[in-house]
Amino acid sequence: MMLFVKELTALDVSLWCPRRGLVGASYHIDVELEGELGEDGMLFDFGEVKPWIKSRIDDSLDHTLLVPTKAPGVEIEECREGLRLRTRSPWSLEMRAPRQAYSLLPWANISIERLETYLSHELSRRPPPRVAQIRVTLREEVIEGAGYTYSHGLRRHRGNCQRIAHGHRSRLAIHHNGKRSPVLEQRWAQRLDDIYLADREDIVRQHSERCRIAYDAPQGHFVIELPGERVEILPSTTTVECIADWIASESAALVGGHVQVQAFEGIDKGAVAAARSA
Ligand SMILES: Nc1nc2c(c(=O)[nH]1)N=C([C@H](O)[C@H](O)COP(=O)(O)OP(=O)(O)OP(=O)(O)O)CN2
Repeated sequence: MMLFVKELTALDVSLWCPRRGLVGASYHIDVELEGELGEDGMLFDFGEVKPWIKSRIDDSLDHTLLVPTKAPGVEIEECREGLRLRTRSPWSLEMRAPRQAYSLLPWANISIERLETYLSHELSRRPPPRVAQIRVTLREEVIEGAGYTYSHGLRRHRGNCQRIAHGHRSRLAIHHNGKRSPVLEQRWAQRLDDIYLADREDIVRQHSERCRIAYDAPQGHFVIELPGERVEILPSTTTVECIADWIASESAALVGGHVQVQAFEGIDKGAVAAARSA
């Protein structure tokens, strides 16, 4: 018997891409389970499937930086904080963070197919009773209008969002004086394409075209250094509420009038903020 659950949860990660650099990504997770029915006529109670799979995904790749350790120019070594990642191509990044902030994957690049195989294997290693095999499918959300891909870390978050390089692929809708503004949306989509969003308070060094961000959080000490052109600095933390507020204020200052921004954080959730300027 095969049981399926579509859009069981979402995977939100950053990944190192040999072509694009640091990329924020979000995927719908669909699952199929194969096995034998029990006396209750069920393979696995839907009410239990969801928390079971979600907790394993949360403890696995979710909210980590996916590092293809065989990609050109990628180096990983132990350090005081846990692990140090250095990259050279397409640009140079250095990150030091507790081990749990990374998923080290022995590949030359990250692909959806490899992630599906990896997660299917991980989940099938210790399956629940009667379940023989679990297959995971990942799907990017279809974004018809504007979207943005960013990485960040929330120093004040008690959960895994404190990790300094996790990310999202998100929709963005902007209204200017009550009308949808594809021009503003495209402008922001370009500005926030594969960007790192930093809280001004977390910048510890900015010189020679490099930007270093560091903080202590409950999981440990986190440091990331990358080219200044890959970073947008916000006057606040980078929760989606603050991102929406920042985009609204900057847009209103630029074009005048009333601007309303609906910013998503990953799939199907986000914040709305508005600003007005003369
Ligand atoms: N009000 C807010 N809450 C949270 C924010 C935020 O910006 N505003 N941000 C985060 C983290 O950045 C995190 O990346 C988001 O985590 P999330 O995907 O919500 O995590 P979950 O696994 O709990 O949720 P699922 O959607 O079920 O995957 C956290 N909170």
